[in-house]
Amino acid sequence: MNTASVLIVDDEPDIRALVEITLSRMGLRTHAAATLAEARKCLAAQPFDVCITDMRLPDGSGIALVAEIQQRWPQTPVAVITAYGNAEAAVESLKAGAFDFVSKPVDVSVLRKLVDTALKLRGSERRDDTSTLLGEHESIRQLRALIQRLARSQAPVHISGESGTGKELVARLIHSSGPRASGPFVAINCGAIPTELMESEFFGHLKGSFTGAYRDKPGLFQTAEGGTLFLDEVAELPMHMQVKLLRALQERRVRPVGAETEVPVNVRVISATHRDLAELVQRGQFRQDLFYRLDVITVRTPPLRERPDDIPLLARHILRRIAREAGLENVPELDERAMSALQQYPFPGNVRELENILERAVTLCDGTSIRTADLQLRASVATSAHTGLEQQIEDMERQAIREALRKTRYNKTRAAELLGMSFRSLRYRIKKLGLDQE
Ligand SMILES: Nc1ncnc2c1ncn2[C@@H]1O[C@H](COP(=O)(O)OP(=O)(O)OP(=O)(O)O)[C@@H](O)[C@H]1O
Repeated sequence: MNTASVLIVDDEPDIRALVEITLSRMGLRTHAAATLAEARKCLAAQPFDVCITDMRLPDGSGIALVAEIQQRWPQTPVAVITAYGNAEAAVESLKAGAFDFVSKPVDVSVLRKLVDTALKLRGSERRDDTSTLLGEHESIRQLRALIQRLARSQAPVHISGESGTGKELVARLIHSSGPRASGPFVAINCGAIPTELMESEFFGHLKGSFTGAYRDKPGLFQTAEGGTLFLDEVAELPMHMQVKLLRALQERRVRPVGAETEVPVNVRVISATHRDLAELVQRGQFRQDLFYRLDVITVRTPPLRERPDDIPLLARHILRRIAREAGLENVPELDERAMSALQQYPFPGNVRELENILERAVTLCDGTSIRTADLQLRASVATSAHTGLEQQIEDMERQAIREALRKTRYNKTRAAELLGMSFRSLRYRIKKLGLDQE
């Protein structure tokens, strides 16, 4: 590989010198520019493998340079140097398409790792794994393209979508299509760790730091070093962990339980939840500052019922996999009616539910053809005329009524007043929505 070249754009001679020296010691060729105008001249004269620019330049903003390079030299990743503690600038630059950022005072080891990662993008034959995200619906096509773009950046990504819509799959694809692919992908369900063990799970602990800590143990951050940490169900993090996570993201350092010093970590964080994080922030259940850090770029995974035309394709793919795994000679096929029943089913559990339904159907069917009865679709859902929207309205209604009942300590007359409806109408709805069974 020929020597990589880096363009450094900064008007402060001290910082320019520090970055130049650090990168030359890594064996890279460096070029420096003090203004946007000079940077443009350099870029026009020769290609660069990486560009590192200060945010504030005498003749304009580093963000403008990010946008320009994105457009004209999309192969060149740009990192931005931001003022100490200026989270907004960092987030803004990532949204504009910066590959990553480093804050002042520039930490040399952070800078080295950043450049290392950026160089891995260079000419490497990245695997295009995104074909495993199946579907031809416009929303899925766009998602595949977005994954490719996000794979090139280090920006935190938040994936929101109903359960079973492929959030973890998307996170894995962002990881495996980017420069961290050779590093670990560590997935963790934040709702599944007992609160009292959380800090040690995330950041590790030293032997003897609490009862039961018999030996040093690395945390998830350390395990994910050089790779990606996927925080699933991030809304479930208790407040005290939200504070600690925010700190780790800001400082890019973690302190194991019982340790005196912090250790630097180089991890990309991708988070996900099926809940509305912005709404939780409004309700005071999720920290705004952490939300802001995690949700730099939002990705939405669409529910299956929004794209029923993709169901045949997915079903055939899943059936082939099930048959292969079970060592079946024949791949069972869905008959026409069964396929159309599937396309009308609302799939509250999305693709995971489709997988489960087909697993069961393969077992129940005659070996060649799957009929509607083999699908055992939940009758109430399958035969009712509920569309996705109606279902959602019902859910909202149910939630509002529950809340009103709780507030009024189950006094239905007062709950009805609160909801602005008659007592009879409330009683009817409680029955219809099955709330009297709870
Ligand atoms: N578009 C898709 N193409 C192929 N397989 C998919 C697709 N979407 C989801 N799947 C499959 O569906 C299953 C569920 O996906 P995944 O675990 O990524 O969902 P999730 O949104 O993270 O779910 P949860 O919120 O319950 O954790 C996986 O086996 C995944 O491979």
